[in-house]
Amino acid sequence: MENWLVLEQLSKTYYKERLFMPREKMDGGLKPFSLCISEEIIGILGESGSGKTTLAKLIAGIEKPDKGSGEIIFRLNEPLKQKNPVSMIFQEYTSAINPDFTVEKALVESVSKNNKTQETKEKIITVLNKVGLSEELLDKKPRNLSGGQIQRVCIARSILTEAKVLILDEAFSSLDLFNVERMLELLLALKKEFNLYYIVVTHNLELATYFCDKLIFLKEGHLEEVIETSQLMHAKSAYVQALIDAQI
Ligand SMILES: Nc1ncnc2c1ncn2[C@@H]1O[C@H](COP(=O)(O)OP(=O)(O)OP(=O)(O)O)[C@@H](O)[C@H]1O
Repeated sequence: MENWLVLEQLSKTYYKERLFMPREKMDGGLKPFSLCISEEIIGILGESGSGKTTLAKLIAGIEKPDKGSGEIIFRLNEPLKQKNPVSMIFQEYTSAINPDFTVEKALVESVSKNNKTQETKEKIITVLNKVGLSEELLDKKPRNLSGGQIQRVCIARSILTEAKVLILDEAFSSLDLFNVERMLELLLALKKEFNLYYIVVTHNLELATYFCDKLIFLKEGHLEEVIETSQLMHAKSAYVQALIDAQI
C-alpha cells in the first residue's frame, strides 16, 4: 500500500502574543515528528492535552505548523478538485452550522455560494439521502435537529465540498451506542462510494480498535507509538499498555 499521507518533521508551538513584548512560548503543541500513513482509517489517541486535536488541525490546515518545520503531503490516488482535500467534523457539532441557516442554506454554501439552481438542490438532496436524511430537513434550522442529524448534515457538507479526507474529532462522543454503530456503518458505506480516508480523534480505544486500521498514540505532545490495530496487544509503550488496561 502506498502512503497517502506523509508528515515530515512537523512541529507546532503555541505562543502567547503580547503587546510591545516578545511573544512567549506556551506549553502544549507538538514536538517535531515524522509519519507516513498508508492505511485508510487512522485513529489518533492519547490522554487529554496530549496533542490529538492539534495534530488533526495541522493535517486539516486549520493550524499552521511552525515556520521552518516540515510539511504535510497528500498522495491521494485521484486528481483533487480543491487545494485542501480535508474536512474536519468536530465534537461541538451544534455550533458547526450557523444557527440562523436552514440545512439547505448551509449546504448550498458548500456547493457554491448563492448558487441556488435546481441542479444544486438536486445534488444536495442526493447527498442528503446518502447520509440517511430526508429532504424534509432542508427547511429546518440546527436547533430543530437531533445531534445525530446535525452530524449527518456536516458529513453531507464534507461530501458536497468534495473533501477526500474526513477528520472526525471526538465526533461520536455525544451519541448513544446505537447511533455510534449506525454512524460507523454509514461512514464505511460512504468511504466505499466516495473513496474517502478517515482520521478519527478519540479517547475511546474500543471504538478506535473496531473502526481504525492504524493507531497513532500521542503523549505530552510527542509521538509515543504508531501501531497497526491488529498488533495493539503487542504495543511496546508502557503508556499505550496503560491506556489499554484502563479501557479493559
Ligand atoms: N490554540 C491554542 N493555544 C495555546 N495552547 C493550545 C491551543 N490549542 C491547544 N493548546 C495546548 O496544546 C496541548 C494539546 O492540546 P490539544 O487540544 O491538541 O490536546 P488533545 O489531546 O486534543 O486534548 P483533549 O483530548 O482534551 O481534547 C494542550 O496543552 C493545550 O492546552
